Amino acid sequence: MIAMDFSISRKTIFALITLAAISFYITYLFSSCIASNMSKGMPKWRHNPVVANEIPLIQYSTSVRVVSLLESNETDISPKYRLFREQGLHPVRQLPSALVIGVKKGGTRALLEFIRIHPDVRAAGSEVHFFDKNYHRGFQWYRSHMPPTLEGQLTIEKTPSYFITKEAPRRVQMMNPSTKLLVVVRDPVTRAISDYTQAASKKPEMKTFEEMVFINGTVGSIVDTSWGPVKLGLYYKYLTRWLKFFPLSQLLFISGERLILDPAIELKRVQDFLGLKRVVTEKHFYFNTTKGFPCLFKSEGHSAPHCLGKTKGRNHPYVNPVVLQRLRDFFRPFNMRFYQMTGINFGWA
Ligand SMILES: Nc1ncnc2c1ncn2[C@@H]1O[C@H](COP(=O)(O)OS(=O)(=O)O)[C@@H](OP(=O)(O)O)[C@H]1O
Repeated sequence: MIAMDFSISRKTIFALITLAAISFYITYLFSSCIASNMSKGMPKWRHNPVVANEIPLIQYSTSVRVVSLLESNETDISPKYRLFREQGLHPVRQLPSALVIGVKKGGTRALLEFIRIHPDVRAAGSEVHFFDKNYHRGFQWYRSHMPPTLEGQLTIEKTPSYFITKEAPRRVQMMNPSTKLLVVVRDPVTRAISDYTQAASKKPEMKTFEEMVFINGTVGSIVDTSWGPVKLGLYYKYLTRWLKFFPLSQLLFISGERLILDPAIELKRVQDFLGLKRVVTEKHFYFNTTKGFPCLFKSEGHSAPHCLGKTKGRNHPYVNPVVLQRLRDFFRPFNMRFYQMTGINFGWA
């Protein structure tokens, strides 16, 4: 009886030990699985020295997609930059060190699209209008509108109205007195017609160019210098303001005409001025005979050949040759003054 009792209790103990071992093993498997999943979901963070808008960034490396302040506008980050980040390189938004300040309808978009082919140049896509309309928003706001750049890359922005904005020279100087300034200039007569064509495309009932360019709308009478398309062509006047804040050597004047006829030559000057290697050359351009303008074989956003958009290179309306001559005569003395100030004869008739 005693022996039988002993044999039952041994079996029971054995069964209990086996059960305990199995349950311990299952518990271990289960908890280690939970722990591993939890750790995947939890951010392991390290301090990143990079600052965006003066806020130090915490760089997360988790399976969860964490969007940092720097990456707030994911849409303007190209796949190339996503790749850089994946490789541990951290592009940062910087205030521009070069600005295309004008002139309206001079060819500013063409210049920006051409120079941004350069691998060391990053450009804000659209006009930011910081130094004219958005100055009250502050430099943090301005910087948040710049593209992320890697070390050694130059940030550039173009807003053609800066050239004629009274406060812009002082404001740009306050941002950075060594900002490089690019000005694309074009024959003020053609520029005026281009400006008018753009305005008329938005307002079909607009009077003719000939009616608008003279006071009282009488052909041959006094040129209306208060009319925007005319006023903006008095380049010497606006340049005088900029030269109060910047030495001439900090400005580069690009011929809008040459930018169409021979973009590579103008781009060579631009790259030298910006201290860049001459990467953008004639091999990047082809002349599209249908459009009548140089176009690009490829750029960052396009792998196929492409031209600027429909709003660039519009057909101009016919303008009475008498009016054209009258306008040329009007602009001539002002152009001469501008040539003297810049030391460049742009060859406008
Ligand atoms: N490659 C190329 N393709 C198309 N257009 C070209 C090019 N190069 C210079 N241009 C000339 O640029 C003129 C528009 O100037 P902007 O870009 O400065 O205009 S804007 O002020 O930004 O609206 C535009 O003026 P319009 O011809 O009146 O449309 C063009 O003459």
